[in-house]
Parts: sequence; structure tokens; C-alpha cells
Amino acid sequence: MNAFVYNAHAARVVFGAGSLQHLEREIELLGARRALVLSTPGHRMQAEQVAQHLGTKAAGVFAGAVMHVPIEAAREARAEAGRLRADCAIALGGGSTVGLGKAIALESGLPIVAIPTTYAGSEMTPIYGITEAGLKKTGKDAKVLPRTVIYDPELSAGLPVALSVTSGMNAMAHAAEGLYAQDRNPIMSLMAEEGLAAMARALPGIVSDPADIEARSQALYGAWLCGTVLGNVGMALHHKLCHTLGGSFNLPHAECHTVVLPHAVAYNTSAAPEAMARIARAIGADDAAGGLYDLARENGAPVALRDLGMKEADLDRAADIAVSNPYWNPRPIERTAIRALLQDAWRGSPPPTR
Ligand SMILES: NC(=O)C1=CN([C@@H]2O[C@H](COP(=O)(O)OP(=O)(O)OC[C@H]3O[C@@H](n4cnc5c(N)ncnc54)[C@H](O)[C@@H]3O)[C@@H](O)[C@H]2O)C=CC1
Ligand SMILES: O=C(O)/C=C\C(=O)CC(=O)O
Repeated sequence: MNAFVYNAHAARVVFGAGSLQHLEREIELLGARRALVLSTPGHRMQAEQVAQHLGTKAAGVFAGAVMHVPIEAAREARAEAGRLRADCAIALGGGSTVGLGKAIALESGLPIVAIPTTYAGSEMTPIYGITEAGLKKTGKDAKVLPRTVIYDPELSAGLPVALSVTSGMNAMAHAAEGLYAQDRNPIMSLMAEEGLAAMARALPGIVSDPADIEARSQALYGAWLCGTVLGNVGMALHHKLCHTLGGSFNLPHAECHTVVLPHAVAYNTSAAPEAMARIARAIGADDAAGGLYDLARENGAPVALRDLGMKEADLDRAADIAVSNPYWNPRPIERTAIRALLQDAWRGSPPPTR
């Protein structure tokens, strides 16, 4: 076994159908009295219901979360938290809403209670992202890690099937890259394998019955484990490609992860054989990259960047950006091979066995 450093991040998790009922207790445990409830505009009604339920413990609702946290939204939310004298923020929603909570915490240190309704996994990481003047910057700060996470599968029962599948694949990408991360460790690898297996079990169940609470529970459990892996060990080529395609070409986050993952894994196949064996075992496939591609396609997810609005003419520029300041990767980053990977992903062909 290689030497490693294991640095646990503490977050309290309350898990199970109906666990939203414990929100007031969880706020009290944080010593907070005035919670600002955050959501996207589309989730405003649910956020208002939560605020109403909290009564005097709610300072108000800010329903302005936007994907990739534009600085303007972060400034507005920070000002609203100050104006309402909030001493805690509740992020009710997906990665965008959790991201907005993180932007508030980054400046003020306000504790965050996250109530995830997608499978992005952001609630388990100290990673934040803020977009300013068209450029997305990411960073790590322990202050932004939510203090409490409430996983209530009933809240994700209405997540559309298409987004459920792509969001689940977003979580799986964290675990897959965690298995070949430079700073991987045996504990995170266990979580990664279990997270991949839980998500691979959950997605077909959600597709056949979106209201299946057991499948929704498995998916949230998987998201928790995969998010924890992302929060503890490094990202590699796959995340770099997705941050390039999302940040510079505005491709939708979860869908982009879904399309790119099999190709990034194929790129790394020869350099990380043990990780590949663990990914394949977890998802019940013979081959990691091919198994991830089949999982996406069989569950109705997009497999081609061209179907997400990516222009073929932009692939050269995407390759240039992706190879500049690369994240550490088990296989050296070669521009020609990355350009070929992007072509395959654009076309939607099955990942080659490399
Ligand atoms: N910092 C980190 O560790 C991570 C950050 N992220 C960030 O999170 C963002 C993407 O988050 P996602 O969760 O993919 O999307 P999202 O939070 O933008 O949600 C997508 C859409 O689904 C809606 N929605 C959410 N939950 C729903 C539900 N249960 N029922 C019906 N509609 C629902 C939202 O209102 C929104 O319109 C990106 O900005 C990404 O960079 C993602 C993963 C990890
Ligand atoms: O790509 C991901 O799913 C992981 C990290 C981020 O999205 C970074 C962020 O913008 O918060």
C-alpha cells in the first residue's frame, strides 16, 4: 500500500425519507436563529414553504440561485443575508443553490445547511465556483463546506428523469476520478466504489419509476459518497474537460459530465488499471469506459457533445484550453489525443479501448 494522508471533513448528515421535518432541530443545533432560505427561481415555492414552516426562525427567502454562481447573484445574496441579519443559510436545491450558499459562506463564514435535491454532490465538498466576466474560478475553503446535510429522498422524487440520470453521472464522475487521483487513499477508494455501485443500481430504478423512494434513496446515498470523494481527493482530466466545456462554451453541467466521462476514463485506461477494474466491478461491467457509456445510453442520457449544442468548429479551441493548466492526470496530457477524445465525444461514438 502506498503512503497517504487522510483528512476527514466533518459534516453532520441526516438521511431518510421525511427527514426535512428535522430542519428546525438542525438549525437549533447550529445555534442559529434566523435562517435565509436559498433556491433557484424555479424552486421558490418550495423555499417559501420551508420558510413558512420555520416561522420566526426564517429570516427570508432568496430565490436567485443560478448555475455556475455569477458574481452578481453572489453579491445580491450576500447583501440580502446581511440586510436580513441572517445567521445561517439553508440551500434547498441542486449544485447551483449549494454553490450560492458557499459564495455567502466564503465571505461571511455563515453556516450552511444543505438540502440537496439533485445528485451533484457539492454539499460534501469545500470546493466553490464563482463566475465573473465570463470566467469561472474555483477554489477550496473549509468555510464553505456545509455544516449539516439533510438528505430527504422525497424532495428529489420530482427531479425529472433526464436530469436525474445526468446528475447521477455527474456524481459518478467524482468517484471515478477519485479512484485514480494522485492523492487517493484506501478510505476514499472504498467510498468511491460503493458510491458508483449505489448510483449504477439507482438510475435504472429511477428511470422505470421516478417516484420509487428506494431508488431515490440509493441515488442520494451514492451522491453523498461520490461527493465526499470529490471533496477529499483531486480531480483529473475529466473534470478539467467539463470545466472547459461548461465555463468557456456554456454547455449544461450534468449533461456535459455524462457525455465526457466514458471518454476521459478511456483516455486513462492504460495508465490506471486498478482504478478501471474497480469502476467496472462497481457498475457490473466488463470494461469501465464502455460500461459508463452503456449506463448513460441505456438510461436515455445524451452521449454526444453535438446534442448539447457544442459546435464542431470549437473543438480545437476546447482542446487548447483543456491542455493549458491541466489538472494532474495519471496519463500525460497530449494535445493530439485530447483533440481526438473531444471528436469522439462530440460525435457520440462509444469510447475506444485505448
Ligand atoms: N463545488 C462542487 O463541489 C460542485 C459544484 N457543482 C456545481 O453545481 C452546479 C450544477 O448543479 P446541478 O445540481 O447539476 O443543477 P442545478 O442546481 O442548476 O439544478 C438544475 C435545475 O433543476 C432544478 N431542480 C433541482 N432539484 C430539483 C427537483 N428535485 N425537482 C425539480 N427540479 C429540480 C433546479 O431548479 C434547476 O433549474 C454547477 O454550477 C456545478 O459547477 C456540481 C458538483 C460539485
Ligand atoms: O465539475 C464538478 O462537478 C465539480 C466541481 C465544480 O463544479 C466546481 C464548482 O463550480 O463548484
